[in-house]
Amino acid sequence: VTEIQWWHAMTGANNDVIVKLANDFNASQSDYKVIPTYKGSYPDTMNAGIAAFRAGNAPHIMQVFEVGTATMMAATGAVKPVYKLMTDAGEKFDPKNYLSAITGYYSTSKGEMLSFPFNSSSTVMWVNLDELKKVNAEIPKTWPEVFEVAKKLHDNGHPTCGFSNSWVTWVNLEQLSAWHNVPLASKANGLDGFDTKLEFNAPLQEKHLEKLVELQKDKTYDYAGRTNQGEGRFTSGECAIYLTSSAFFGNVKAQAKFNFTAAPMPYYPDVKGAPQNSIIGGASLWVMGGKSADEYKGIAKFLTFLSDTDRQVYIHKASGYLPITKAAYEKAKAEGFYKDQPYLETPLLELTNKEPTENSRGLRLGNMVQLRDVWAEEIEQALAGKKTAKQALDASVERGNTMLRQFEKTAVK
Ligand SMILES: O=P(O)(O)OC[C@H](O)CO
Repeated sequence: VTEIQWWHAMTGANNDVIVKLANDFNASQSDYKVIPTYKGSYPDTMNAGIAAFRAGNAPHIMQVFEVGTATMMAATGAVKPVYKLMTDAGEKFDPKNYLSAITGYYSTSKGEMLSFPFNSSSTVMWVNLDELKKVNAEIPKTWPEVFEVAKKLHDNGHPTCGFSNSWVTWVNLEQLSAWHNVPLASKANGLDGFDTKLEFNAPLQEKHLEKLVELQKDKTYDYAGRTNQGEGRFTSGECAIYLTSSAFFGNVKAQAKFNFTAAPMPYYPDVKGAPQNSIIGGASLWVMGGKSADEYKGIAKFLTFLSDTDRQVYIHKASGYLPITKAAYEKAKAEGFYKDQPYLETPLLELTNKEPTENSRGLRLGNMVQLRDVWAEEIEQALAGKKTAKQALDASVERGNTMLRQFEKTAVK
């Protein structure tokens, strides 16, 4: 048996999905064995993979979050592009079968798919319906409505958290910008070239951060960390409004002892044309370079196995990640799945709400993992009252641009 090492960052219900997929694949044939290994958070998994590659013992498949894409794309030689892997292995593969909002993110401008879009998500607003009912509130649609409902929640049984979010920069900078059709960075947020400059120290983002800073003072808003470590605060009932990935679904379903839904991200009604469309999150699978033809054959078979329509529908229903193929989305619709659980369609409706613009196709910034840390550090300073929102965003942009120029020098040939 040829072993295929698969490093990933999934926990809880989503880890169960990974284990089941590997077991089912292993049971379906006897030539290959996929071995999944949890390597920590997305940033940790990516760092572990890069270190292993440098030491000459990279895994076969690495799950890399969407913001690691530019770094992986620039690492030619370290990776085996998926479109090439499939052709070399003689596996049937048509990129047109996949949803373009997703594949665009992981393909070259020529449409060559570089990584396999395994688990894509978008940001949604998770709502504890029982708690909203207690304060007589409707599901808020706009940010001013969120602030109002959060104040009520805070004053009526939620003193430590009116609302919160995971992935602080994803929600409050990256998605916020796309959803309001304003740039995070020039050159279509980096999709049109690595010579991009950050531009998010602008009125919308500044107004939003100022509001969070103000509401943090009495915990009407309460910060919950850089990655998804704070999500338990929603399922425990502490925070009744919580913005994070649609892929929080599996854990919500398993743990929440209350009625819930996932509503679209709120928007500022004074921004003309808002809401625009959201961008994807989640991760894709990168196949590492330097493996044998037999190993590549097994990996290609595994990617075909993952693309199967019923399997895609299963992943979607179990995790809240998007169905990545058109056929799987159609099948979920035809089964009437969204009639019972309309909130699982929310991220798809957000992604396709309007035709994407330069500001809302996605983003591709080098050193993005490090950029996110810098931006989060600055936002944390603002929330702690050590800087104004404007100072924090100006510093995020300035420090970030320096890092982008470093990336351009070292990683782009
Ligand atoms: O929780 P996920 O997997 O949907 O990922 C959320 C963010 O996109 C991570 O960058």
